[in-house]
Amino acid sequence: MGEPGLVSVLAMPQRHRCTEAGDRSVMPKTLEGQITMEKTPSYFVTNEAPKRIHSMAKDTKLIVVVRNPVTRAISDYTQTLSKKPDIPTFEVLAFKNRTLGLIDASWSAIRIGIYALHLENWLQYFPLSQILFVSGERLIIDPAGEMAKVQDFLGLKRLVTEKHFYFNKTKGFPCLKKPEDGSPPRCLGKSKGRTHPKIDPDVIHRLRKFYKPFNVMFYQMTGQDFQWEQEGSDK
Ligand SMILES: Nc1ncnc2c1ncn2[C@@H]1O[C@H](COP(=O)(O)OS(=O)(=O)O)[C@@H](OP(=O)(O)O)[C@H]1O
Repeated sequence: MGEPGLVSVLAMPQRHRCTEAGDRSVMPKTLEGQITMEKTPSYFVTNEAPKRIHSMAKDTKLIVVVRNPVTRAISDYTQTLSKKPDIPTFEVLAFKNRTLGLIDASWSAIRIGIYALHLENWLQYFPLSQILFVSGERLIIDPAGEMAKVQDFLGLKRLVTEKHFYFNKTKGFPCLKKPEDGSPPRCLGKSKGRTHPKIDPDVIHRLRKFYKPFNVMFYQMTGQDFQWEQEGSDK
């Protein structure tokens, strides 16, 4: 299962076969000039993953899509709720002690959003130049712009551009079209872009406070300001 709002991609250099966190044998063969990509969101938060991937191919490029960790936590909860409707409310799960305002950082929906912590593990093995951080928010507002960065990072020609996206009002998100071959446009499936439950504003406020220092640390580590502290960024 994916971790909502967080996507990591391993982009292998040409002719390398890729991995299940570092196991080439399970991946398909790649022809010269091709890049093998594998998307496993949970790698980013798996302690052993950096070491294993590094020992397999230290020139692996890593792509991580990050979004406001408060929205990410709610998105994660929404995904779990869709499979297990009887779980406690988000508000209950988010706290160790609600009266004291003590956030339960061991709850995976919350822990995953402490990006600075996870990134620290990766930086033990990979230089920052080998990691691309894609803004989940910008990916929705300007998918072609974010895809341009991805293609540049991978050393690819910018083949995916503005003309491959359109905003689908029903879906409420950008969707893909392929003007070249006339195939029908395609949106992501029902499990992407679900309506989130309404969360108590006090809980949101508490979570924002909880994440702020970790977010600031993450901006410093990456040299990118994702602007998650701005009003409305977690709406
Ligand atoms: N174009 C487009 N269409 C639909 N959804 C989009 C799109 N771009 C980004 N998003 C956001 O992606 C979120 C779901 O991706 P995930 O991170 O859950 O994917 S994964 O399962 O971890 O691979 C999903 O989160 P939720 O809104 O919470 O469902 C979306 O907000």
